[in-house]
Amino acid sequence: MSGPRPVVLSGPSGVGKSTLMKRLMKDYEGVFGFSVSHTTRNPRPGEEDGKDYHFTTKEAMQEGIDNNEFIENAEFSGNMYGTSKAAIEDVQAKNLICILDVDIQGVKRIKETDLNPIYIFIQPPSMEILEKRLRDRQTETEENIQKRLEAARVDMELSKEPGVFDIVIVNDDIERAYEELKDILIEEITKVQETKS
Ligand SMILES: Nc1ncnc2c1ncn2[C@@H]1O[C@H](COP(=O)(O)OP(=O)(O)OP(=O)(O)O)[C@@H](O)[C@H]1O
Ligand SMILES: Nc1nc2c(ncn2[C@@H]2O[C@H](COP(=O)(O)O)[C@@H](O)[C@H]2O)c(=O)[nH]1
Repeated sequence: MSGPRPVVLSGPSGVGKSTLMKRLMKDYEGVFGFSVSHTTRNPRPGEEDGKDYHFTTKEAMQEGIDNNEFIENAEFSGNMYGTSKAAIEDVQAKNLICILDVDIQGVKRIKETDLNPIYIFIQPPSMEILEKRLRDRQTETEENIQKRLEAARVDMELSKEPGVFDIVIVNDDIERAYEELKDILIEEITKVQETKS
């Protein structure tokens, strides 16, 4: 796969990945493109099909997986998620930096491909703060919050394995975390900006 190096953002649910990513895409319009994943979970209020996710059924998603249309897929908190080859190709065809927001299972699967992204793990300051962010977001049932916190504990352990992530950013203060993210990506950002000027 060609073009600028993609970016994989991973980290526990509720840590702030979407918040950081949306800001990056707003501040650097025409530089980044989001890899729109497929999921079988229901849309949250305000989420748009084809923009936030391709919302689909288990049957349709399984068919796509069986037809080798996905570079990775995983089950998370009782739902299926996956990155289609088309989602990445759509972004790369425009010569944009492709951003993928995937869980740790997705990270492991992507490592088996030739995508060669920059792997970034977003870490919460503490499990207590993560739980508060998840609850305050008011998008999850209690059962889902518990499942997501359990997955977060596993993520936190796996993220400590050497060589899995290129960089770990602690999202305590959003401004500081965002500056750190920008610093890591500035070289790729500049390359894309230069090709457009
Ligand atoms: N640094 C921060 N300080 C306080 N609140 C934050 C911070 N970063 C994000 N948040 C808030 O935490 C909540 C979760 O953030 P967000 O939805 O971006 O997480 P996420 O990692 O994308 O979650 P998911 O993986 O479930 O989609 C949101 O309500 C967001 O406004
Ligand atoms: N392996 C993959 N994980 C994905 C993908 N898209 C999102 N995710 C991860 O799922 C959880 C939950 O997301 P939510 O939107 O329901 O809160 C989160 O950790 C995402 O990073 C994907 O295509 N593949």
